[in-house]
Amino acid sequence: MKSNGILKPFFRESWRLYVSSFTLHAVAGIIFACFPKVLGEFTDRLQAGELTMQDVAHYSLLLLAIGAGNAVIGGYGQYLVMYVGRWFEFITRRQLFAHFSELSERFYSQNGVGKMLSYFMNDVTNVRESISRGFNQMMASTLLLFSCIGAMIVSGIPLYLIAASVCPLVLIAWIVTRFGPAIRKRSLKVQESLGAMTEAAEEQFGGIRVTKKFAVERIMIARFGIYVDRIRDNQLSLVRLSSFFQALVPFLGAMSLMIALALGGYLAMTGTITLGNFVALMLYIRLLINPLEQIGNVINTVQRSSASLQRLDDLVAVQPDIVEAKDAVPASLEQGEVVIQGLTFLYPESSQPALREIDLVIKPGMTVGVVGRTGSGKTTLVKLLLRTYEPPIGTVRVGGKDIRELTLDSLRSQIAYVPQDGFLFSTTIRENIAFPKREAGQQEIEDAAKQARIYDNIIEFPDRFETKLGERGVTLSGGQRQRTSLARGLIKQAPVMILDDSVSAVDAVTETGILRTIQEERQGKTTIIIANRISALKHADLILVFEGGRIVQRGQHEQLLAEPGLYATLHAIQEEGSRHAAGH
Ligand SMILES: Nc1ncnc2c1ncn2[C@@H]1O[C@H](COP(=O)(O)OP(=O)(O)OP(=O)(O)O)[C@@H](O)[C@H]1O
Repeated sequence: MKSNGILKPFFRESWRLYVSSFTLHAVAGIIFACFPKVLGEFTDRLQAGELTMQDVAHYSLLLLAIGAGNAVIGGYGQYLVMYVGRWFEFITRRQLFAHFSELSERFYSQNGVGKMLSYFMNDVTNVRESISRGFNQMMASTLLLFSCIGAMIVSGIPLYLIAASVCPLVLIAWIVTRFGPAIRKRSLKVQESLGAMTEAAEEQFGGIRVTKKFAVERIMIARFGIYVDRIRDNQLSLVRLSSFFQALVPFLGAMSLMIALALGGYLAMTGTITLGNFVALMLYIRLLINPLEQIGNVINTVQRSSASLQRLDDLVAVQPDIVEAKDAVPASLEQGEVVIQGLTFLYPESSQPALREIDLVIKPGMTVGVVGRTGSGKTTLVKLLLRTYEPPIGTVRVGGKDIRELTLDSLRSQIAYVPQDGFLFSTTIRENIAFPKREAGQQEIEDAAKQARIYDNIIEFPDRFETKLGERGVTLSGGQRQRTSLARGLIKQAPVMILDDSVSAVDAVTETGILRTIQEERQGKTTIIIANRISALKHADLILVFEGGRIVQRGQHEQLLAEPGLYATLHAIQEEGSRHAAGH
């Protein structure tokens, strides 16, 4: 699938508005271009002594009509394009977010929140500037330019005089080709450094508590200063170039004025043109300076925006790593068993496999315990079951079908995954718990909270389930956060539930209570419990011991205790620890 970028589909939708705006600007330009012609005519008649008071009133009204006509028609044309710009921002941000949500875990782990924010804020705004204000100014200026040249010809100003006066303007084309690419390149650098700063800011704001506890504020301020300095350097380099470029355009306008004055003045003195023609010519050239300046600005803006557009186009062209097969079928985890065969998995950026030759059958309704040293591949196995990473073809089968042939939605909606650090949103506790099941009633939410042993904590808050979490609400403790996230998993009542170290921050007694309730509630459903404490797994139907990406031991608690190996060692250490603690 080839991406069409951001602008093509947008212009396909909005071209009618652009055409309407163009027409309105053209009419406004033509009206405004009559202004010097009227003044020129007035001057000639004044000089000839033909003017009556009635004529003066007539000319005044004519000028008023020109001003008002230009303002109303041009103003409406401007409104249309500004409206298109806001519309662009709206649909592009939605499009980016939808695209962003489609991408895979690998993309999120490589691109921080800050970087994403800079796409959504700076880049979208930059492009909008070009396609609304920039387009507007360019259109108004160009049309005024041509209207003025047309009106000069109609006014009877000799062609050679017009050509000589406007020829410095031709140089603009040369300037654009000369400076454009350099401005664009420097803008790209500015955007990249802004992205890097937002990324750093996001991380440092997030980690401010750690920074303070370690008293390393100075180091962090200095580190952040590097990003800010980089922006300043890049911005100054851009500003130097664009200011020079912008200054050149009015200079060319002044050259035009000078030629018009010298040549036009000479021709008026020798009687080749009338005084009215001379006045009109000077006014026309003066009238052209503003649009010219604006064209210079716009070209500058367009160069900056094209750097942002390139970034946005690159972003929408990123393809998700995990794509649903065209003929994908819904998963059935309720009855289907999960069969893993010869699964060896290597992360794309890694040189060492995270999982090696895993063979495993999980029958529906089983409780599987998983234990192993940190980094031994336990979470990786879960990521492959959820297909946030792609397992090699034929290695993971669900209900007889390769996991890669199943629809992503059906697979993920049938698995309730509760990670160790379940992210909670800045909304109410109720909404956080009912996150996977929006239609859940109060009773269901309370039941889930009770099963996760968080109910008693929630009802102690004045607003109970309506208590807001996050920035403008209460801050939960690590254990409370884990249990709220567990309640969110439980409410899903999915055929498969995976607890990935989900209750590690609660005390052993609460943990045992929670796991007992879960086992009772989930009779007949599959539950996979990854834990460090043997006590959390010992009732499992099958316990897997991971080491270095392999399953090195498997069986039930008693059986594993009887054989020498990591399981018995872990058990002995933990037993020793709890005896020691009890002894105190
Ligand atoms: N996104 C990733 N890209 C590259 N390597 C990764 C990625 N995620 C994990 N790894 C590596 O894969 C290996 C297994 O990691 P995994 O998270 O599965 O371990 P784990 O057993 O769940 O550990 P823990 O108990 O600490 O959660 C580790 O060596 C880890 O560094």
